[in-house]
Amino acid sequence: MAPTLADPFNDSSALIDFVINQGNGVKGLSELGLKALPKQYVQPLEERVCMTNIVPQGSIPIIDMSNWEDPNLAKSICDVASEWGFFQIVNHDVPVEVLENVKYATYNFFRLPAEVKNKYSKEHSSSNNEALEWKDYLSLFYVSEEEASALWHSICREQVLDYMKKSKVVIKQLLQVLMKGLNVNEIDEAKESLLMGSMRTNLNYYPKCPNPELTVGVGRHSDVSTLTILLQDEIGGLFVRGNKGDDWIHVPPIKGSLVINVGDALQIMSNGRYRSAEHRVVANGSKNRISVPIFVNPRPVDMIGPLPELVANGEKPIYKQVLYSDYVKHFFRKAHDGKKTVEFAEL
Ligand SMILES: O=C(O)CCC(=O)C(=O)O
Ligand SMILES: [Fe+2]
Repeated sequence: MAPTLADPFNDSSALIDFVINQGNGVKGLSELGLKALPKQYVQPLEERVCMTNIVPQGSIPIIDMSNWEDPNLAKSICDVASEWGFFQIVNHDVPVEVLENVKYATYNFFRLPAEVKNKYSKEHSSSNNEALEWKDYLSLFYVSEEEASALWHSICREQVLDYMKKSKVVIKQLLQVLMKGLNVNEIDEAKESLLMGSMRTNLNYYPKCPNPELTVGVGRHSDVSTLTILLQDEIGGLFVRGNKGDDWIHVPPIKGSLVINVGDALQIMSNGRYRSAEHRVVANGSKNRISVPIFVNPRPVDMIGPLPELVANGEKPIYKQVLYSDYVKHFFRKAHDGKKTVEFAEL
């Protein structure tokens, strides 16, 4: 039962109980039709998205993958990964139906009754002591098909597995090109495992919000991944910090495209040659939005640091070797705070 007082969530324990313990999520809050955003979601002024910092005509690069072996294409991918760390790809080999299916599966999962969703999603949006994010998500860590069959809900299992499987082809193409750009010409089994030894897919649901200007869907952060592949729907709202500092650039939805971003692990392994870009998602006052990122990661037990090939070439390492699971723990220890996490690995 939803609380019915005038300010039903003045008491934070009532809010936590409704959103988390009962499994209603932020979507449940949104569907109560509240006139005002519960105070727990009001972000400090400096974390709200200020429209004056948005570059109206700005756009992140779009890369056509039809001819991915073309050396010019390889060069653009490496340049964009160094300058921006963020781009969209079109004409990749992931079929549009696979993308559509995983989007429907995401809507379907979040439409399930609260008590069912609660059994499958144990993680909740991060808080920075002061404010929660206006988002629900389901995180699916891939171990094996068997484990997915046992642990993932059947409403989205096949669709997510298919999306991951088909995306792996393009992930390998991109990593191959990016490694070549560092003069790492051979990706043996050990290197492949270091670059993409574990994968996690999140189903993100951003419900429509009574006061979108006061909160965020996701606060400023860079991903801890090697690469992130992200599918977004047609609503929009993802912003990337431009390569020159304080401006934010919208990532417009393009049907059939995938958004690619460099994560901190690749920034560290490339000794800073590729950069992970800060990004965030605004809340929306009139529409629900979904996105489905695949985080391509090292394995938790891997040590990450500048690749030995770079150091052997005489490059001075700017990062130390860190255990990947420690890096991830460090990221989750605090709320989203832009690109600060990477300092953990600096020498
Ligand atoms: O929803 C989006 O567009 C981005 C989500 C994101 O940045 C993340 O889940 O790490
Ligand atoms: Fe992200």
